[in-house]
Amino acid sequence: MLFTIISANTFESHKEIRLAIRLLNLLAPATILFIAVVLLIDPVSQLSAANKTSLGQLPYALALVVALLAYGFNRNQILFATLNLISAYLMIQLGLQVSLDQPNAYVLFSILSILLPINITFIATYSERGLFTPLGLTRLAGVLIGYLLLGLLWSNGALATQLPNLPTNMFEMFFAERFLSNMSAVFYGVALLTTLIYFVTQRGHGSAGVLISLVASLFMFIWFDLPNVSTLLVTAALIAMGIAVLQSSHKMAYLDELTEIPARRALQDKLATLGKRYTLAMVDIDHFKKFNDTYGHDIGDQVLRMVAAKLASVSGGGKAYRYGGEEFTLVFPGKDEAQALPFIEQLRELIANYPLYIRGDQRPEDEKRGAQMRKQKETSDHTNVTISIGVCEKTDEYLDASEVMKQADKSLYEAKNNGRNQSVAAHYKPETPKRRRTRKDYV
Ligand SMILES: Nc1nc2c(ncn2[C@@H]2O[C@H](COP(=O)(O)OP(=O)(O)OP(=O)(O)O)[C@@H](O)[C@H]2O)c(=O)[nH]1
Repeated sequence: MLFTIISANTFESHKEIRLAIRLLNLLAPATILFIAVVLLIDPVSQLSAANKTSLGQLPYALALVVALLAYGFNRNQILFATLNLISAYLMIQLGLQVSLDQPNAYVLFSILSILLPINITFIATYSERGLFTPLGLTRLAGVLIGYLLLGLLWSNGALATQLPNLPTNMFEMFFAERFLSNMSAVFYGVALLTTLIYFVTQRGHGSAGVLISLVASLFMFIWFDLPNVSTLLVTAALIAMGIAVLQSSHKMAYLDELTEIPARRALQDKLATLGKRYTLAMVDIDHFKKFNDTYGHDIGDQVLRMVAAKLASVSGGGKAYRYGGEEFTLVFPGKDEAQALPFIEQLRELIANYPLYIRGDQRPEDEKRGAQMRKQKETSDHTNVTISIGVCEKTDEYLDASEVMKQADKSLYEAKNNGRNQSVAAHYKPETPKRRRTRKDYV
């Protein structure tokens, strides 16, 4: 039977807020860089001709770095977006540093402002695949081929002859006095919609990088008459895309994929920075195997996410990490066991009192019955998960954090043997009541 968690105050609460924060976080570096571009347009226009020429070379160097980074970390969406942007930049530097009144330049500008968003629309839909695969190489060729053809026609002066054949909506400007033709505006509209949909659904650094390259190129065309605007915007976009590659690789290494809390590698780094006084708590979900066996691995995963989310809300200066499997570690820098225990107990109670309403796969046949069932869930059977915790503070007995952790593990074993759903500290043992200890025993 297939089971689903239908918990009332689900741990998915505030989902929209968390999604919005995540999306804003992904775009934060680019936003700051784009603001910097707006502020820099005027000062940069005052630079000497020699400095402007040097500045104009910066995007090529940056593109090389970002492309190598993206390739190294297997972020091919960002690699393609970088190649797309830098190819367009190259064409602008080669062919569009003259008046757009010249037919060859005007046709180049018109086609470029369409080719760029078309490429981005395709790149936005790409899933990560190896570059040196038939698909990867086809995509790479797809990004570059338009620029190669355009460059060839432009260098032969063949574009000028096409001017009478251009449709009128490539001449009419979408905004009065702005350099975005009606046709280009349509392609940018489609590209913006596509990249936004993928950005919101994927929420990854790859889709953020693609969106950033699109927005930079859009403003590059809109403000085409401003001096150095292409150099500044392409530079800003490439820096933001480079940051996106680094952030995504950092996330891959340090965040646990399932629970999205810091993973063991992050814990190792944290342990190396701890001072003389700290407390570690090893947390283990009780009877998790039984839970998995009864409800299936997917529900087990959801429970892991719920427990991780609760542990991540730890107060008292603590921080939660996924140690591995159904084990977590809490780190309390600067605190001894007695100081950390109230916060640990608070989490234990929070998780133990959290009702999990789980239903089988007999879906209601009609809406009315479904609503009835949802109402009933308040009174229907629910289950809870509990955790056991072993706690140990750093004292002179232990040489390093790994020894403290070993001791916390022993205390965890004791907590399991004592009946689970409790915390046991290695040193701090207040007068033992006959009943199970609660948070109040520690405050
Ligand atoms: N769903 C899911 N299960 C996992 C994951 N990692 C480990 N597990 C399961 O966690 C269970 C751990 O079980 P045990 O170590 O035997 O312990 P337990 O059943 O929790 O029992 P006690 O610790 O003695 O209370 C195993 O069934 C693993 O398959 C995971 O990422 N997802």
